[in-house]
Amino acid sequence: MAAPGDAPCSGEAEPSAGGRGSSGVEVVLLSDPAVPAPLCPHGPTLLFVKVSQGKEEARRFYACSACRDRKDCNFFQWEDEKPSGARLTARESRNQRGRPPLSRMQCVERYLRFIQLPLTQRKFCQSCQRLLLPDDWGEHREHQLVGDVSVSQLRRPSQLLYPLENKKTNAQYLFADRTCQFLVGLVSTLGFRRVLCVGTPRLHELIGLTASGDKKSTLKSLLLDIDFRYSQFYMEDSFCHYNMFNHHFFDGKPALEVCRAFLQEDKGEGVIMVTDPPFGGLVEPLAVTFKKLIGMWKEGQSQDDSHQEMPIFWIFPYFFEARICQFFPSFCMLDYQVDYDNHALYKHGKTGRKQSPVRIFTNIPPNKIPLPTEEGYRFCPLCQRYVSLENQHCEHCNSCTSKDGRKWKHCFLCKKCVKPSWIHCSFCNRCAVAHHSCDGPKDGCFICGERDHKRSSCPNISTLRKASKAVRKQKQRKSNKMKMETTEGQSMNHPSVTGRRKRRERAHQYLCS
Ligand SMILES: C[S@@+](CC[C@H](N)C(=O)[O-])C[C@H]1O[C@@H](n2cnc3c(N)ncnc32)[C@H](O)[C@@H]1O
Ligand SMILES: [Zn+2]
Ligand SMILES: [Zn+2]
Ligand SMILES: [Zn+2]
Ligand SMILES: [Zn+2]
Ligand SMILES: [Zn+2]
Ligand SMILES: [Zn+2]
Repeated sequence: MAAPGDAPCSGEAEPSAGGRGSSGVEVVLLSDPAVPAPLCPHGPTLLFVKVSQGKEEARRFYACSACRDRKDCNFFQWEDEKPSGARLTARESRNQRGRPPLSRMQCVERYLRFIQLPLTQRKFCQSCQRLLLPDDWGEHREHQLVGDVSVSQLRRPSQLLYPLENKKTNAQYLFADRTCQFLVGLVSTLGFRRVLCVGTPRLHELIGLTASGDKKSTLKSLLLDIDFRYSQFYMEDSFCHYNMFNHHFFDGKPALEVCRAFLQEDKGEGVIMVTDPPFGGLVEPLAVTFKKLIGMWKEGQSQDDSHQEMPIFWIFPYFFEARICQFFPSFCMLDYQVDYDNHALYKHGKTGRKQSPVRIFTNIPPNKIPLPTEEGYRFCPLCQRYVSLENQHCEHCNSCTSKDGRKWKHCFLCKKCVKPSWIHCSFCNRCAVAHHSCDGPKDGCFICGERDHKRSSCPNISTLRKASKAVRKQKQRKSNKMKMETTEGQSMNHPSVTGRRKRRERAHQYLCS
């Protein structure tokens, strides 16, 4: 999304945007359905409004739904603007150019030819992130190639492709094995037979691997993802190029029908949707999209089942609990900590923060979801759900209250449990971190989101510095190793922003989102 503020760099670009509500830009959900939104290469744009000090500015604007960095997509149009014919033509040709180089059918044909090749002729170009057919070799002679691509490598594309870590658009953080195995085990134990994987390529591939290894397993999955590179590895019925911020199928009706058929098979019985959106994404458009997918599933239901809800796992950081439950009141948050392989903080191990803030939100009753006791989770009979070992049942709140996995303490003045490091401040009349400024910023600290201190006194700053350093090092190593190209033209960095803003974005990425 681009928004008021940044300098324009080309055709559509004008004002600039930040991310979520904190930047003062909000998405307008109730836009007039009779007025179709203009299109960018990522499908229909969204209508945004700038909010300053709680007040909406009168002039609203359209910007890209998927890209929060204008370098990735700089579409901009005021709501009341009538673009000239020349501008519309330029836009149309930009949208055409933004399309993937190959159609979905071409990808399938290439894949079928590729798997027929003898092992010695199966090459993958790391520089272009493409599977090569013999006719392509000449063009890629100087590139970094992987040879002898085996069937098992083809079945694990997330290991062959490198993750698009562009924070603002893809934020492609891949599940650690522990988490991925847990999710596959869980959906099978719960008796599901089909998994709609929305932005979960690694889960999709693990389901495929499990299904092929175990003939009895009937678990199927369909991946919807904006990362077009995945279309090289899957047939039409198991991958759709999709934008989850506007429910846009890049390959039009045939792809939409693939999704519909998947959801409505067996009258919709046995389906679960598992989604892990980029953390910087806006909750509102995601909720709208998920409601559309739920609607599609519901159309396939018989009348007697009309009260049923489509089971969902929405994977997102715990501090979005209130926001998610606002849109989906039947959802609850599980204590399970989701881990990633390529995230400096959200993974187990030396460089990772042990306590990942990412959780699973679901409409499946939590007493039906066993969490692994060998990893320290235990069942609380009073709450009727599995909780982290440290999350103790508070007799005053009558609940296991910790959100972040640490032991929380009860404050009798606030009448609720609070983080262990907080103290009750008589001036603010509530619990807060020890060294907060009582007249702290209204909008809170942009590093951790708490309202009781500023950035400079944020207790998370040292974690942030460590993480940023780890990420910088990791990036440097990577960029020395290979120059990355992306299929959507997404960039890895954004030189248009100032150093200060960059730091702020990085901070936000690692601790708030
Ligand atoms: C946080 S990662 C989740 C990956 C997941 N943990 C896994 O290992 O399977 C976000 C995923 O959403 C995809 N994604 C990002 N923006 C998207 C969009 N606008 N529409 C659909 N998918 C998107 C990324 O390509 C990536 O696969
Ligand atoms: Zn766009
Ligand atoms: Zn190449
Ligand atoms: Zn409890
Ligand atoms: Zn309590
Ligand atoms: Zn208190
Ligand atoms: Zn205070």
